[in-house]
Amino acid sequence: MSEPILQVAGLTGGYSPRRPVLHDVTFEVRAGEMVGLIGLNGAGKSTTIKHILGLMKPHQGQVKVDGVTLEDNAERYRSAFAYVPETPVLFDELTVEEHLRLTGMAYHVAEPAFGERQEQLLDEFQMRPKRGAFASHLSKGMKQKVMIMNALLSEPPLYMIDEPFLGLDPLGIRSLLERLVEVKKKGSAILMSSHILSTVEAYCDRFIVMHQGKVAAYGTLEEVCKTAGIETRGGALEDAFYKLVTEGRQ
Ligand SMILES: Nc1ncnc2c1ncn2[C@@H]1O[C@H](COP(=O)(O)OP(=O)(O)OP(=O)(O)O)[C@@H](O)[C@H]1O
Repeated sequence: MSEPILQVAGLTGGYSPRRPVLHDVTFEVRAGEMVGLIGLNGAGKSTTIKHILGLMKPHQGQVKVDGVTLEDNAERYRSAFAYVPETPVLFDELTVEEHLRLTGMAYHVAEPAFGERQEQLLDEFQMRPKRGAFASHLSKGMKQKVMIMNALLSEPPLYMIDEPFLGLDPLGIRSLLERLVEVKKKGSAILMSSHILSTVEAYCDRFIVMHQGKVAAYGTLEEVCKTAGIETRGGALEDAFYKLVTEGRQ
C-alpha cells in the first residue's frame, strides 16, 4: 500500500470551541489515489478542508500533510499541497501569465520545466488567447481554469479541489479530469469534494461520506455500499449516499 500524504486523525473542530461542527473525523489520502469527499450542504466538507489548509485549529485530533503537522514544519506542510477553491481567488491586476509565474516562483518551479508546463496548460485549458489578459477581464469559468492551472503547474504531492465542475465548460471538465488521472499515475494524492456523484464515482478510488460533521462511510465503493447496506454495482454511490444521509429520517 502506498504512503499516506494526507492524514486526518480524530479531528474535532469548528468555528466555536463550545459548538464543534466536525466530530472525530478520520481518513487518509495516499500517494497515487483520488478520494472523493461528499456530503449534503452543511455536512462539514469545507470546514474539513479549512482545517487541512491550516485556516482553523483542531479542537482535538490532528492533520498531517507529507508526514508533518503545521506546527511541526509549516514550510514543508504548506508547500506539499495545492488548493483549488470553489470560488476563484485571483489578483485582479495580474495577467494569466503573471499568475502562473508567481506560482512557479512560490513553488520553485525552475526553467525549462516552468516554460514547458505553462505552454502545455495554456493549450490544454484553451487559455492561450487569454495569456496576457488581466484576471478581472476573465469569465467565471476562465478564472476557475487559472486556479486549476496554477495548482497543476506546481505539481505538489497533494491536490485539494473543491467542487471543480460547476463553472467549467465541458472541454475544461475533460481537461481537468484527464490531468488528474495523469498526476495520480505519477503519484500525487487528490482529495476532491463534489456534489456530482456520477463523476466522483467514475474517477475516485475511495470515498468519504460526511453527514452532520461525522464520517458516515469511508472506503472503496464496495465498502461504502456495505456500510449503507446495499449491493455494489455501477452507479451505486448515489444510492449508498442517499441511504446514508437519510437514515434515521422518516
Ligand atoms: N464561518 C462560519 N461560522 C460559523 N459556522 C459556520 C461557518 N461556515 C460554516 N459553518 C457551519 O458549519 C457547518 C458545516 O458547513 P460547511 O461549510 O463545512 O459545509 P459543506 O459540507 O462544505 O457544505 P456545502 O456543500 O454547502 O459547501 C454548517 O452547519 C455551517 O452552518
